[in-house]
Amino acid sequence: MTEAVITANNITKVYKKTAAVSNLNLQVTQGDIYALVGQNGAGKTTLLKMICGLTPPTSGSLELFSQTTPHSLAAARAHMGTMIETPGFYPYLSAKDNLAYYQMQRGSKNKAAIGEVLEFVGLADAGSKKFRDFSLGMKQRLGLASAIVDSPDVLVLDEPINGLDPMGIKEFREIIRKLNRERKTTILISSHILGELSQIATTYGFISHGEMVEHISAQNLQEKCRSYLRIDTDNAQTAANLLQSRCGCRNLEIVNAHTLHVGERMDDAGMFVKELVENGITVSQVYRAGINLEEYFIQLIGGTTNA
Ligand SMILES: Nc1ncnc2c1ncn2[C@@H]1O[C@H](COP(=O)(O)OP(=O)(O)OP(=O)(O)O)[C@@H](O)[C@H]1O
Repeated sequence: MTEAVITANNITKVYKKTAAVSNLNLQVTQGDIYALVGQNGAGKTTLLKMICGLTPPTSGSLELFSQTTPHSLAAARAHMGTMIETPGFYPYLSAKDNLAYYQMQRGSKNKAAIGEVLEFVGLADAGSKKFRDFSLGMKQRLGLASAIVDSPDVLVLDEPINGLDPMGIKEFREIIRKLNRERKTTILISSHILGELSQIATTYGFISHGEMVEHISAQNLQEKCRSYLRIDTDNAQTAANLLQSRCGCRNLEIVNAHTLHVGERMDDAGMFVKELVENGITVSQVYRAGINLEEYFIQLIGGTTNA
């Protein structure tokens, strides 16, 4: 059975009169790479801060590793690594010394982990370099290194990809995937750019105006966003039979008496039409349909967005 490691029940955060997060429910299960996606100002950071204990909820409750009391939640957070907003490092200290200082603050003594983690995030050669001389991408990697140096069971990352170039984004994704695969780390990661997380997420939570609009598995989302060929004919059933027997199509859906969807080999549309027409089927129109992930999200939140 999959175990919930983070659960938020009707959690709300009101800043003065602004509700940054409203009655939001969230569940992250063990082994997930959970992508929290929402436009700027949607409430992602506020939600993650509440989960990490950086700001208290106005109402609602949290459960971390099945713990719910303030004391046990604090203990549970010792098993979490976090990277929220710009990680604070000392500019005149080297990467290694910054990590050692970070470990000291947490009461962790595993010095050997520093070298390992720098290697893991691709900073093996930069351990002695001062933080002030780091590029943005290196800073983000060091932020990730500090979050994982004590081998957390859960990692919470707020917009870690912000400001990285395409190569940096790709490498960051690889590190996340590797952590999840090799260390079995559960990951909760936010972004306002859906496409950045679409290659790694196992589950999505779409958040808008502080509310959870949809919680959906990557598989179901892929299913909803798949593209297909729509064929309008005088007889969808016969057309489906023909495409199956003569063209070997398997992924066919008869939508109604006149409409057929073909969910495969879209580049063979011309050949499909030829086959149908030669066998006496009238084809009134054929076109590629379906929406991509970005369009899906925009439709979901009902507006324009950069997510
Ligand atoms: N400390 C604060 N005091 C007052 N309002 C705040 C505070 N922090 C956040 N807000 C407001 O709460 C709302 C949600 O902000 P939040 O930073 O959680 O969104 P976000 O989804 O992380 O946005 P972004 O992608 O731009 O970082 C915004 O309207 C923001 O102005």
